[in-house]
Amino acid sequence: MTVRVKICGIRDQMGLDAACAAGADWVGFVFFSRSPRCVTAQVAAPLARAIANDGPGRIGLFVRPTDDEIRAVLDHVPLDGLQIYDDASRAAAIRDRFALPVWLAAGIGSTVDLPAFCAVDGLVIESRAPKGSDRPGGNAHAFDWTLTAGWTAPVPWLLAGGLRPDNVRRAIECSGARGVDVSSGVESAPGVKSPELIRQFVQAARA
Ligand SMILES: O=C(O)c1ccccc1NCC(=O)[C@H](O)[C@H](O)COP(=O)(O)O
Repeated sequence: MTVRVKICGIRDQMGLDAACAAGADWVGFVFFSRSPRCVTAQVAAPLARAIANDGPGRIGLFVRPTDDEIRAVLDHVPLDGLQIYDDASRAAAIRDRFALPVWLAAGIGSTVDLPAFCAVDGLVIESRAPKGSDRPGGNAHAFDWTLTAGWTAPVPWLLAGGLRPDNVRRAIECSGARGVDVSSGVESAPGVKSPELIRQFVQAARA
């Protein structure tokens, strides 16, 4: 079974080219102003348009967005899906409103946090933001990967948080994940993607 991979926080052509060359299934664009990976619609639009039809899917990340904020991005940036940091009912409403696949990001502290039901298309299961962080994701912070091992997921899901080329294989084996999502672990500095780390990460995830 091929593990599916999302490379998140793409900000420039070099990172995008590396993700495409490595065979990533999705790339993520972060529309959250407090992120070191934040892109404007003007920056993301040419990158998203440059992706070939058989290239990675284009996912837009939003944190507690208003409809107007999402619409303002979609007016310029072609996206194939939305990753939403908000409560489950709001994520479902966004799915209905924009008729795009929606993945809900869920921060996990224990097995009781694992959703048994949801009205979205996918879940991104990651650690809760560490104390002091001003963003709910992209913190290079891992959780106990064994928490998901016995979970019957209601929809497809990705494992995220603190993954790197040197731990992603173990994370997949411990968690039972069939898809992984990474940002910090393939960067040489916050917000700066490393083509070599992207290559190593995808190779390790699928080894
Ligand atoms: O990347 C960010 O800065 C960010 C900010 C706000 C919400 C989400 C964000 N990133 C999400 C991701 O990149 C991934 O879904 C995931 O959290 C993995 O992050 P990392 O631990 O950095 O690999």
